[in-house]
Amino acid sequence: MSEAVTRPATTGPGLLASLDPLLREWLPRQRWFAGKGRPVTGFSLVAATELLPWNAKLGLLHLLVRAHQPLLPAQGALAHPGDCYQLLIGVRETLPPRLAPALIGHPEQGPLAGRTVYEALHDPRPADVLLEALRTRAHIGELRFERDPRQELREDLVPRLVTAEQSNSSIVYGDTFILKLLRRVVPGINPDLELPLALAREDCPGVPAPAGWMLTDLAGDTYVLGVLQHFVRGATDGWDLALRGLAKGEDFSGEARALGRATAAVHTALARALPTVTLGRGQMETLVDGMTGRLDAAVQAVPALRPYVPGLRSAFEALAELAAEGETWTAQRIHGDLHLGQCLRAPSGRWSLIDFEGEPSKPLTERRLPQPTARDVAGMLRSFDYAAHSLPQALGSAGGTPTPVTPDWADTCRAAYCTGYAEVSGRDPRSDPVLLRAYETDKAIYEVVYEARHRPDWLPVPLNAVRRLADTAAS
Ligand SMILES: Nc1ncnc2c1ncn2[C@@H]1O[C@H](COP(=O)(O)OP(=O)(O)O)[C@@H](O)[C@H]1O
Ligand SMILES: O=P(O)(O)O[C@H]1O[C@H](CO)[C@@H](O[C@H]2O[C@H](CO)[C@@H](O)[C@H](O)[C@H]2O)[C@H](O)[C@H]1O
Repeated sequence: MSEAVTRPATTGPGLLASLDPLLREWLPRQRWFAGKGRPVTGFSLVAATELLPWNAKLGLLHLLVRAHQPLLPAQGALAHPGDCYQLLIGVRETLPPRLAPALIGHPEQGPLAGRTVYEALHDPRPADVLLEALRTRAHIGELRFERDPRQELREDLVPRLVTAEQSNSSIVYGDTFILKLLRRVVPGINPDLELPLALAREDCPGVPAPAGWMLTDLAGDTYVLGVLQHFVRGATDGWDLALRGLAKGEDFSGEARALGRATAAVHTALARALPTVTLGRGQMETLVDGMTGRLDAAVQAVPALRPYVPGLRSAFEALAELAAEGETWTAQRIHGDLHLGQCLRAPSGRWSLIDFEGEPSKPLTERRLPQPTARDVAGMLRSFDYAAHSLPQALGSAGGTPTPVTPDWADTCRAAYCTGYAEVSGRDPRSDPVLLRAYETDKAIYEVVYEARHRPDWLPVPLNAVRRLADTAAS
């Protein structure tokens, strides 16, 4: 595959050769590396931009690098060029001790030989360079730094790297803005910029507005590389808050209801801002086929699902039957990956929704399709169930069968969430139980696969839900 490659004249073609052996070792260890479990056999340079000259005392390289990984036999013969990652590489003679955790290594060949390269986001000076570029709306090489012209970005905001586990990397500037740098980048408009921008135009207060963004154009495609958003100061995420409340036996239904209201406000604004469509029989057949196909694939990956297949499948069949009888559904842009961890509660009590990227493993075109809002609602309902059944895992004990601390906790929260949602949208999600159950089932199946791959200790949590959902569907 031919790619547009932008290389700074000063570094020349040997740049990647300099980094290759180090990246092979370093990249797969990063939390955000999407290709875990398959060896990296090489790299190709998609773009390179010098943000600070590499041969200065402190150099800063912005790289887009494609990691080549052979497909597993189960992934079939489809050609896959490998994922493209955004890297910010700092270059110094030696690394000060405070930056030791950021070390990538010491190149032995090429233009960087003899120097030290490291993950630049740990270093305040490179982080300042990014904010300054956004502030001045700089165009550097193929990189475009843009800013909402109404938005002042002060120069003196002190940067710090977010150390929480996340799929991308974020820098907080002076507790005022947060810059998310997308790690696995794909061509096209990323909903993590598109939807918050659309919501800001609607004056929707439930989503922090983008203040700036970073783009690049390569081979005729635009790539979103980063989004600078207003930072919600002193916020706690819904997952932490729910677990804290559960551990103390506190009622969470007030917060659940407020979350339902916040979700409905965002959905309503999205429906105003972007097109909605009606899903008839044909579209619903495609949607149900997708759900059934994911179930089939999940059973292959996690055979423990097999006994529940008939019950799970009947949840999808019930939806197909309604569509065959002529029922239609409205679809619109939604969050696409909503759970308690994507909700931030400010000290004022106001909830915000973040991370509109959708499920990163899905193609961008699919993530940008209008979908029934029930999908987001189902994600939240699953999340209340997760919280109620996850205390042993979340508190780090040794697995086993989770026991709900308060058996009614999840039911009460789920009901309160739907009540809050109905108060703002005028539509109670429970009034369409077939659609909701199909989406909850689809999500629980996804979670089984996710946990089997990433957190085997947590697998009993979605498996218990699968058992309950299969029973409900069958009864
Ligand atoms: N606007 C914001 N205000 C305050 N904290 C935020 C904001 N956006 C993100 N965060 C924090 O950063 C973390 C990672 O953000 P998220 O968008 O979920 O990134 P990722 O896609 O990498 O998982 C969140 O869990 C939250 O703690
Ligand atoms: O963080 P991401 O948006 O990438 O989502 C993935 O990881 C989530 C776990 O961090 C996972 O969510 C599942 O566990 C949550 C508790 O840790 C729970 O609140 C969610 O309801 C449950 O789905 C998510 O599925 C996965 O895509």
